[in-house]
Amino acid sequence: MSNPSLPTDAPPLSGSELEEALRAVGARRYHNLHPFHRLLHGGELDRDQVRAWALNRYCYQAMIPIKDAGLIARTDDRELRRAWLQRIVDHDGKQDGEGGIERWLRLTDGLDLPRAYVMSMRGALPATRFAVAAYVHFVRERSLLEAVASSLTELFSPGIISERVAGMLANYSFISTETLSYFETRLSQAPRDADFALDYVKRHAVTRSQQQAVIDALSFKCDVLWAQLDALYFSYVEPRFVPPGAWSPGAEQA
Ligand SMILES: O=C(O)c1cc(C(=O)O)c2c(n1)C(=O)C(=O)c1cc(C(=O)O)[nH]c1-2
Repeated sequence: MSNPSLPTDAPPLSGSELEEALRAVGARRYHNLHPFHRLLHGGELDRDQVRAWALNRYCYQAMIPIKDAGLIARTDDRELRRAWLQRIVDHDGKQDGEGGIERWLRLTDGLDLPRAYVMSMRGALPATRFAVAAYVHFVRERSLLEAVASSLTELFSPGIISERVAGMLANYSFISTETLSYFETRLSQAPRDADFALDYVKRHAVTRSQQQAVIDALSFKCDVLWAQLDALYFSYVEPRFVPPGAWSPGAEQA
């Protein structure tokens, strides 16, 4: 279902009305609602299905700093660049052994997926790669306001991350606090990033059409996240049809 469009002759929303409209998008479309997440958090997946999730999601992690660099390259706003640069540092770290991507690789290490295989992205599902690439292109090509707004899914991520960490630790013997350390850091980084982006969007989306554009950008981003889980579900849960070339257990050894 698409978002109800704001009527063309309506006056612009106030900042708090715009925030409410954005939160309503998350309530209907965020990937916490996807059945794959329900299985993942509820302990209903086997180890190979969890491995498939971690392997695919690496692609998202790896592309986030590339999309953030794309945004930085486009803006002459020094404050925006400075805030956004912190996101790149958070993911890449300042030196070897630091940063979110490294912490994600500790999760894939803990699941016995060789780093070189994970980082090559050879085993990723085609739909994962396409969804992630669509996000990078969106941020490069749409207005800066839409680019910032597309990050606003992070308004909703602390809820799902808390649910995921608790659920996975409780339900999977092969998951530990150490292997999930990525998410601990995100619990403080995501609200900081989302607060900045929300404030930016409220200040800059002042016309009705700009406000509609940011609502649509957030919907698009929800679709980026949702499509990745659809692909995981189809390939590894039901009907378990793995596309040619994508990972199946043992392929990482080949
Ligand atoms: O675990 C999650 O469910 C989740 C969701 C999201 C999101 O909502 O986009 C991000 C992350 N994690 C995340 O770890 C992350 O670094 C991140 C960056 C961004 C972004 O759009 O810039 N979203 C997310």
